[in-house]
Amino acid sequence: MNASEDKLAPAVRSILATARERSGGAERLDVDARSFPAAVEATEAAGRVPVVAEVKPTSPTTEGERTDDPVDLAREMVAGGATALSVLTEPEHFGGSAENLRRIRGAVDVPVLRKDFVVREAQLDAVESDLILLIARFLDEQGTDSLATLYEAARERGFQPLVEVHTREELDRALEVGAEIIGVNNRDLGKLEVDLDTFERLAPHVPEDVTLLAESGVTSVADVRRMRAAGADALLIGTAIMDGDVEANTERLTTADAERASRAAETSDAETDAGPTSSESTDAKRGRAESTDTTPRNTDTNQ
Ligand SMILES: O=P(O)(O)OC[C@@H](O)[C@@H](O)c1c[nH]c2ccccc12
Repeated sequence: MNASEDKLAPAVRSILATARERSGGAERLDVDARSFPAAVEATEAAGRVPVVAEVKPTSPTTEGERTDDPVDLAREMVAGGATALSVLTEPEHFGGSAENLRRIRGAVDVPVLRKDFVVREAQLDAVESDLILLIARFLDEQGTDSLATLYEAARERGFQPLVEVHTREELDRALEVGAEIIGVNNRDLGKLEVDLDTFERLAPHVPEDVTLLAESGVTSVADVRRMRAAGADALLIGTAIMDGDVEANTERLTTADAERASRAAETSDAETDAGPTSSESTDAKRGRAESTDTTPRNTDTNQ
Protein backbone atom coordinates (compact mmCIF):
# COMPACT_ATOMS: atom_id res chain seq x y z
CA MET A 1 0.00 0.00 0.00
CA ASN A 2 1.30 3.47 -0.81
CA ALA A 3 0.95 6.64 1.24
CA SER A 4 -2.15 8.08 -0.38
CA GLU A 5 -3.95 4.74 -0.24
CA ASP A 6 -3.46 4.80 3.46
CA LYS A 7 -6.03 7.56 3.71
CA LEU A 8 -8.76 5.64 1.91
CA ALA A 9 -11.72 4.02 3.65
CA PRO A 10 -11.08 0.25 4.03
CA ALA A 11 -13.94 -0.57 1.61
CA VAL A 12 -12.37 1.64 -1.05
CA ARG A 13 -8.94 0.10 -0.50
CA SER A 14 -10.45 -3.31 -1.03
CA ILE A 15 -12.24 -2.12 -4.21
CA LEU A 16 -8.94 -0.85 -5.59
CA ALA A 17 -7.03 -3.99 -4.72
CA THR A 18 -9.53 -6.11 -6.68
CA ALA A 19 -9.68 -3.51 -9.49
CA ARG A 20 -5.95 -3.88 -10.08
CA GLU A 21 -6.33 -7.62 -10.56
CA ARG A 22 -9.23 -7.51 -13.00
CA SER A 23 -8.55 -8.52 -16.55
CA GLY A 24 -9.22 -6.49 -19.67
CA GLY A 25 -10.97 -7.31 -22.90
CA ALA A 26 -9.69 -9.72 -25.52
CA GLU A 27 -9.51 -7.09 -28.23
CA ARG A 28 -9.35 -3.35 -28.57
CA LEU A 29 -12.81 -1.80 -28.79
CA ASP A 30 -14.01 0.73 -31.33
CA VAL A 31 -17.10 2.42 -29.87
CA ASP A 32 -19.72 4.41 -31.74
CA ALA A 33 -20.73 6.62 -28.80
CA ARG A 34 -24.09 8.37 -28.31
CA SER A 35 -23.26 12.04 -27.57
CA PHE A 36 -23.70 12.98 -23.93
CA PRO A 37 -23.39 16.79 -24.38
CA ALA A 38 -26.08 16.61 -27.11
CA ALA A 39 -28.37 14.61 -24.80
CA VAL A 40 -27.85 17.19 -22.02
CA GLU A 41 -28.72 20.00 -24.42
CA ALA A 42 -31.87 18.26 -25.62
CA THR A 43 -33.04 17.79 -22.02
CA GLU A 44 -32.39 21.47 -21.26
CA ALA A 45 -34.33 22.51 -24.35
CA ALA A 46 -37.25 20.43 -23.12
CA GLY A 47 -37.13 22.32 -19.79
CA ARG A 48 -36.08 19.34 -17.68
CA VAL A 49 -33.09 18.82 -15.43
CA PRO A 50 -30.45 16.58 -17.04
CA VAL A 51 -30.08 13.57 -14.76
CA VAL A 52 -27.76 10.60 -15.19
CA ALA A 53 -29.62 7.86 -13.31
CA GLU A 54 -27.45 5.13 -11.84
CA VAL A 55 -28.23 1.41 -11.86
CA LYS A 56 -26.45 0.45 -8.66
CA PRO A 57 -27.74 -2.82 -7.15
CA THR A 58 -25.77 -2.20 -3.92
CA SER A 59 -22.71 -0.30 -2.62
CA PRO A 60 -20.46 -0.13 0.43
CA THR A 61 -22.66 2.71 1.75
CA THR A 62 -26.08 1.17 1.01
CA GLU A 63 -27.95 -1.44 2.98
CA GLY A 64 -29.35 -4.46 1.15
CA GLU A 65 -29.33 -5.19 -2.54
CA ARG A 66 -31.87 -4.52 -5.25
CA THR A 67 -32.45 -7.74 -7.16
CA ASP A 68 -34.86 -6.54 -9.90
CA ASP A 69 -33.77 -7.07 -13.48
CA PRO A 70 -31.41 -4.12 -14.20
CA VAL A 71 -32.93 -3.76 -17.69
CA ASP A 72 -36.36 -3.12 -16.13
CA LEU A 73 -34.83 -0.52 -13.80
CA ALA A 74 -33.06 1.15 -16.73
CA ARG A 75 -36.31 1.34 -18.74
CA GLU A 76 -38.08 2.92 -15.76
CA MET A 77 -35.33 5.53 -15.47
CA VAL A 78 -35.69 6.45 -19.13
CA ALA A 79 -39.50 6.58 -18.77
CA GLY A 80 -38.98 8.95 -15.81
CA GLY A 81 -36.96 11.30 -18.04
CA ALA A 82 -33.31 10.32 -17.42
CA THR A 83 -30.91 11.92 -19.92
CA ALA A 84 -28.37 9.12 -19.60
CA LEU A 85 -27.75 6.06 -17.45
CA SER A 86 -24.82 5.04 -15.31
CA VAL A 87 -24.29 1.32 -14.90
CA LEU A 88 -21.99 -0.16 -12.29
CA THR A 89 -19.86 -2.95 -13.74
CA GLU A 90 -17.80 -3.56 -10.58
CA PRO A 91 -18.92 -7.03 -9.42
CA GLU A 92 -17.65 -7.54 -5.89
CA HIS A 93 -18.69 -4.37 -4.05
CA PHE A 94 -21.49 -2.92 -6.19
CA GLY A 95 -23.25 -6.04 -7.56
CA GLY A 96 -22.53 -4.92 -11.14
CA SER A 97 -21.43 -6.73 -14.29
CA ALA A 98 -20.37 -6.07 -17.88
CA GLU A 99 -23.35 -8.17 -18.90
CA ASN A 100 -25.76 -5.76 -17.16
CA LEU A 101 -24.26 -2.91 -19.10
CA ARG A 102 -24.39 -4.75 -22.43
CA ARG A 103 -28.06 -5.65 -21.94
CA ILE A 104 -29.04 -2.16 -20.77
CA ARG A 105 -27.25 -0.41 -23.61
CA GLY A 106 -29.05 -2.70 -26.04
CA ALA A 107 -32.43 -1.92 -24.49
CA VAL A 108 -32.35 1.92 -24.33
CA ASP A 109 -31.22 4.64 -26.70
CA VAL A 110 -29.78 7.17 -24.22
CA PRO A 111 -26.01 7.39 -23.57
CA VAL A 112 -24.72 4.89 -21.01
CA LEU A 113 -21.81 5.45 -18.61
CA ARG A 114 -19.67 2.54 -17.49
CA LYS A 115 -19.12 3.05 -13.78
CA ASP A 116 -16.09 1.10 -12.65
CA PHE A 117 -12.58 1.43 -11.30
CA VAL A 118 -10.56 1.30 -14.49
CA VAL A 119 -6.85 1.56 -13.73
CA ARG A 120 -5.18 0.00 -16.78
CA GLU A 121 -5.66 0.53 -20.50
CA ALA A 122 -6.66 -3.07 -21.29
CA GLN A 123 -9.56 -2.77 -18.84
CA LEU A 124 -11.16 -0.22 -21.16
CA ASP A 125 -11.83 -3.11 -23.53
CA ALA A 126 -14.01 -5.11 -21.14
CA VAL A 127 -17.30 -3.78 -22.53
CA GLU A 128 -18.62 -1.04 -24.85
CA SER A 129 -20.26 2.08 -23.39
CA ASP A 130 -20.82 5.68 -24.47
CA LEU A 131 -19.13 7.28 -21.48
CA ILE A 132 -16.44 5.80 -19.29
CA LEU A 133 -15.53 6.87 -15.77
CA LEU A 134 -11.91 7.76 -14.97
CA ILE A 135 -11.38 8.57 -11.28
CA ALA A 136 -8.48 11.06 -10.97
CA ARG A 137 -7.74 10.11 -7.38
CA PHE A 138 -6.89 6.51 -8.27
CA LEU A 139 -4.71 7.18 -11.30
CA ASP A 140 -1.04 8.19 -11.51
CA GLU A 141 -0.40 5.77 -8.63
CA GLN A 142 1.83 2.74 -8.50
CA GLY A 143 0.29 -0.09 -10.47
CA THR A 144 -2.04 2.13 -12.50
CA ASP A 145 -1.75 3.86 -15.84
CA SER A 146 -1.71 7.65 -15.68
CA LEU A 147 -4.83 9.76 -16.12
CA ALA A 148 -3.35 11.19 -19.33
CA THR A 149 -2.66 7.72 -20.77
CA LEU A 150 -6.11 6.39 -19.93
CA TYR A 151 -7.82 9.55 -21.15
CA GLU A 152 -6.12 9.33 -24.53
CA ALA A 153 -6.63 5.56 -24.76
CA ALA A 154 -10.35 5.99 -24.00
CA ARG A 155 -10.74 8.72 -26.63
CA GLU A 156 -8.91 6.65 -29.25
CA ARG A 157 -11.48 3.89 -28.73
CA GLY A 158 -14.36 6.32 -29.19
CA PHE A 159 -15.45 6.59 -25.53
CA GLN A 160 -16.40 9.96 -23.97
CA PRO A 161 -14.35 9.98 -20.76
CA LEU A 162 -15.99 11.39 -17.63
CA VAL A 163 -13.16 12.45 -15.33
CA GLU A 164 -14.19 12.34 -11.66
CA VAL A 165 -12.57 14.77 -9.20
CA HIS A 166 -13.01 15.67 -5.55
CA THR A 167 -10.30 18.29 -4.90
CA ARG A 168 -8.88 21.35 -6.63
CA GLU A 169 -5.67 19.49 -7.39
CA GLU A 170 -7.60 16.67 -9.10
CA LEU A 171 -9.66 19.22 -11.02
CA ASP A 172 -6.48 20.87 -12.31
CA ARG A 173 -5.21 17.48 -13.47
CA ALA A 174 -8.51 16.81 -15.26
CA LEU A 175 -8.30 20.18 -17.05
CA GLU A 176 -4.66 19.53 -17.95
CA VAL A 177 -5.52 16.35 -19.84
CA GLY A 178 -8.22 18.31 -21.68
CA ALA A 179 -11.28 16.71 -20.05
CA GLU A 180 -14.51 17.93 -21.68
CA ILE A 181 -16.81 16.12 -19.25
CA ILE A 182 -16.00 16.42 -15.55
CA GLY A 183 -17.82 15.09 -12.50
CA VAL A 184 -17.30 16.55 -9.05
CA ASN A 185 -17.89 13.74 -6.56
CA ASN A 186 -19.40 15.13 -3.37
CA ARG A 187 -18.41 11.92 -1.62
CA ASP A 188 -14.95 11.82 -0.10
CA LEU A 189 -13.56 8.39 -0.92
CA GLY A 190 -11.36 8.61 2.15
CA LYS A 191 -14.16 8.84 4.70
CA LEU A 192 -17.08 7.92 2.42
CA GLU A 193 -18.87 11.03 3.70
CA VAL A 194 -20.93 13.28 1.46
CA ASP A 195 -20.74 17.08 1.50
CA LEU A 196 -22.52 19.09 -1.21
CA ASP A 197 -20.24 22.06 -0.47
CA THR A 198 -17.58 20.17 -2.45
CA PHE A 199 -19.39 20.90 -5.72
CA GLU A 200 -20.04 24.51 -4.75
CA ARG A 201 -16.35 25.04 -3.97
CA LEU A 202 -15.01 23.54 -7.20
CA ALA A 203 -17.62 24.60 -9.79
CA PRO A 204 -16.39 28.22 -10.08
CA HIS A 205 -13.05 26.87 -11.33
CA VAL A 206 -14.57 24.80 -14.14
CA PRO A 207 -14.71 26.51 -17.54
CA GLU A 208 -18.16 26.89 -19.08
CA ASP A 209 -17.35 24.80 -22.12
CA VAL A 210 -16.88 21.74 -19.90
CA THR A 211 -19.99 19.61 -19.30
CA LEU A 212 -20.05 19.53 -15.52
CA LEU A 213 -21.77 16.91 -13.36
CA ALA A 214 -22.53 16.99 -9.66
CA GLU A 215 -22.13 13.43 -8.37
CA SER A 216 -23.33 11.73 -5.18
CA GLY A 217 -25.48 12.80 -2.27
CA VAL A 218 -28.23 14.47 -4.31
CA THR A 219 -31.34 13.17 -2.58
CA SER A 220 -34.06 15.81 -2.82
CA VAL A 221 -35.54 18.40 -5.13
CA ALA A 222 -33.85 21.03 -2.94
CA ASP A 223 -30.46 19.36 -3.52
CA VAL A 224 -31.08 19.35 -7.28
CA ARG A 225 -31.83 23.08 -7.24
CA ARG A 226 -28.81 23.78 -5.08
CA MET A 227 -26.42 21.95 -7.44
CA ARG A 228 -28.01 23.61 -10.49
CA ALA A 229 -27.66 27.05 -8.89
CA ALA A 230 -23.97 26.29 -8.35
CA GLY A 231 -23.50 25.55 -12.06
CA ALA A 232 -24.18 21.82 -12.58
CA ASP A 233 -25.06 20.97 -16.18
CA ALA A 234 -26.23 17.55 -15.04
CA LEU A 235 -26.59 15.46 -11.89
CA LEU A 236 -25.49 11.89 -11.29
CA ILE A 237 -27.99 10.27 -8.93
CA GLY A 238 -27.97 6.70 -7.65
CA THR A 239 -29.40 5.92 -4.23
CA ALA A 240 -32.28 8.44 -4.29
CA ILE A 241 -33.50 6.89 -7.55
CA MET A 242 -32.86 3.22 -6.71
CA ASP A 243 -34.65 3.50 -3.39
CA GLY A 244 -38.39 2.87 -4.01
CA ASP A 245 -40.31 3.60 -7.21
CA VAL A 246 -37.56 4.18 -9.76
CA GLU A 247 -39.68 5.86 -12.44
CA ALA A 248 -41.46 8.18 -9.98
CA ASN A 249 -38.16 9.09 -8.30
CA THR A 250 -36.54 9.92 -11.65
CA GLU A 251 -39.55 11.97 -12.72
CA ARG A 252 -39.55 13.98 -9.47
CA LEU A 253 -35.86 14.85 -9.78
CA THR A 254 -35.87 15.64 -13.52
CA THR A 255 -38.77 18.07 -13.03
CA ALA A 256 -37.25 19.70 -9.95
CA ASP A 257 -36.62 22.99 -11.71
CA ALA A 258 -40.26 23.89 -12.41
CA GLU A 259 -39.50 27.58 -12.92
CA ARG A 260 -36.98 26.71 -15.54
CA ALA A 261 -39.46 24.46 -17.30
CA SER A 262 -42.02 27.24 -17.60
CA ARG A 263 -39.31 29.64 -18.82
CA ALA A 264 -38.29 27.13 -21.51
CA ALA A 265 -41.93 26.84 -22.58
CA GLU A 266 -42.27 30.64 -22.77
CA THR A 267 -39.07 30.95 -24.76
CA SER A 268 -40.13 28.36 -27.27
CA ASP A 269 -43.50 30.12 -27.66
CA ALA A 270 -41.94 33.54 -28.04
CA GLU A 271 -38.99 32.78 -30.29
CA THR A 272 -39.62 29.43 -31.79
CA ASP A 273 -36.31 28.99 -33.59
CA ALA A 274 -34.07 31.61 -32.04
CA GLY A 275 -32.56 29.24 -29.45
CA PRO A 276 -32.11 30.12 -25.77
CA THR A 277 -31.91 33.79 -24.81
CA SER A 278 -28.58 35.04 -23.57
CA SER A 279 -29.97 35.63 -20.10
CA GLU A 280 -31.04 32.01 -19.99
CA SER A 281 -27.75 30.54 -20.98
CA THR A 282 -25.82 32.58 -18.42
CA ASP A 283 -28.39 31.64 -15.84
CA ALA A 284 -27.74 27.96 -16.37
CA LYS A 285 -24.05 28.38 -15.61
CA ARG A 286 -24.13 30.71 -12.64
CA GLY A 287 -20.80 30.81 -10.90
CA ARG A 288 -18.81 29.00 -13.62
CA ALA A 289 -15.56 30.17 -15.24
CA GLU A 290 -15.93 31.71 -18.69
CA SER A 291 -13.29 29.95 -20.73
CA THR A 292 -10.61 27.30 -20.64
CA ASP A 293 -8.16 29.49 -18.80
CA THR A 294 -9.28 28.50 -15.35
CA THR A 295 -9.83 32.02 -14.06
CA PRO A 296 -12.98 31.99 -11.98
CA ARG A 297 -15.61 34.56 -12.91
CA ASN A 298 -16.01 35.64 -9.32
CA THR A 299 -12.66 37.29 -8.58
CA ASP A 300 -13.64 37.92 -4.95
CA THR A 301 -12.56 34.41 -4.11
CA ASN A 302 -9.01 35.24 -5.21
CA GLN A 303 -8.45 38.17 -2.93
O1 LIG B 1 -25.94 7.10 -4.74
P1 LIG B 1 -25.56 8.53 -4.87
O2 LIG B 1 -25.16 9.18 -3.59
O3 LIG B 1 -26.63 9.30 -5.62
O4 LIG B 1 -24.24 8.57 -5.79
C1 LIG B 1 -24.22 8.16 -7.14
C2 LIG B 1 -22.78 8.16 -7.68
O5 LIG B 1 -22.30 9.47 -7.66
C3 LIG B 1 -21.87 7.25 -6.83
O6 LIG B 1 -22.38 5.97 -6.94
C4 LIG B 1 -20.41 7.28 -7.29
C5 LIG B 1 -19.68 8.38 -7.56
N1 LIG B 1 -18.44 8.05 -7.94
C6 LIG B 1 -18.33 6.71 -7.93
C7 LIG B 1 -17.25 5.90 -8.30
C8 LIG B 1 -17.45 4.53 -8.25
C9 LIG B 1 -18.65 3.99 -7.83
C10 LIG B 1 -19.72 4.79 -7.47
C11 LIG B 1 -19.58 6.16 -7.53
